[in-house]
Amino acid sequence: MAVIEIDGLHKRYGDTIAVRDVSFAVDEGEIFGILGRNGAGKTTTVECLAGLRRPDAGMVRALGLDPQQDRSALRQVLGIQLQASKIAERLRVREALDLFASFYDKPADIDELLRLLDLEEKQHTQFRRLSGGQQQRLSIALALIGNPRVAVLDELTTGLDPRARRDTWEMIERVRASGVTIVLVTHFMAEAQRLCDRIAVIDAGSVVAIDSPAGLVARVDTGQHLSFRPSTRFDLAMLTELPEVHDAREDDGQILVTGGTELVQAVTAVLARNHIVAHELRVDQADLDDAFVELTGHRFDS
Ligand SMILES: Nc1ncnc2c1ncn2[C@@H]1O[C@H](COP(=O)(O)OP(=O)(O)OP(=O)(O)O)[C@@H](O)[C@H]1O
Repeated sequence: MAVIEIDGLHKRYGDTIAVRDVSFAVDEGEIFGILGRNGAGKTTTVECLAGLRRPDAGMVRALGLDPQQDRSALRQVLGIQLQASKIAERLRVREALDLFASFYDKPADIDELLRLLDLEEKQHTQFRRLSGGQQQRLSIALALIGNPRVAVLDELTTGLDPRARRDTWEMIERVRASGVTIVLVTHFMAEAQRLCDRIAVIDAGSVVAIDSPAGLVARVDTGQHLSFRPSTRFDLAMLTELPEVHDAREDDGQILVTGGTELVQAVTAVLARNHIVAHELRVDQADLDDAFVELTGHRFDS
């Protein structure tokens, strides 16, 4: 069942078209990624979804509610953690949660939330004394304080070190396991790949593809690429006559082979039969980065 439906959304700021004809639906229980470079229109899209911006055209529904008409009802069921959300520096973790809980009819249990986001030990610490990762986790907790059915998280790991980023990803998986549908705005490939069930790739205000991470990669998958240094020289025909091999060449003592899905097995078998050892063997496959380049026509530069 779709909990979010966006159809033909348009939004411009003066001469800048931030979002053009964006459509997608998010199913209950999924982690849905909105992936794009800086300025692609991701934040504008989720701001329209949360009722913070009025669309110029298009239909937006969250849990059946119109974000413009039913704003206060929507606030009770949709939690949003926005990029710029700033919490008063001296507010302690528990005080912030108490304060935000007072805005909701049926707030979440604060102790449970502290446990879920691993903030129990920090509950009496002021916001300014938290690490970047802890501040980020508090802002996720605040997005969840109203017990929402859907949480929108915008650039949640920007500025975090790799360890804190991985910890935050684990938290998000726990939040989903607790039954919350998550819309995740990100410009990190690894984050989208690791967390999302499906991803809408947005470029210059438009959706260019919607699919699972594996589905996006499969669209550009050109087969496997293999490279190795052979223990002895050999005739490349040994490889090129294999049906699995599309191309094989030598470059400065290194053999580069491309081919279909059974490439590795076929090549290693023929090498073994001929008593050739493959040193520095590497296998490369297309990843989300390649898919992004193919879909948008440019590198992911941010
Ligand atoms: N309040 C505003 N006034 C004018 N232009 C804006 C405003 N907000 C965003 N824009 C422009 O609209 C476009 C889309 O911006 P948006 O913030 O939605 O993109 P984004 O994908 O979320 O990027 P980022 O990750 O950098 O926030 C950009 O060209 C941006 O400069």
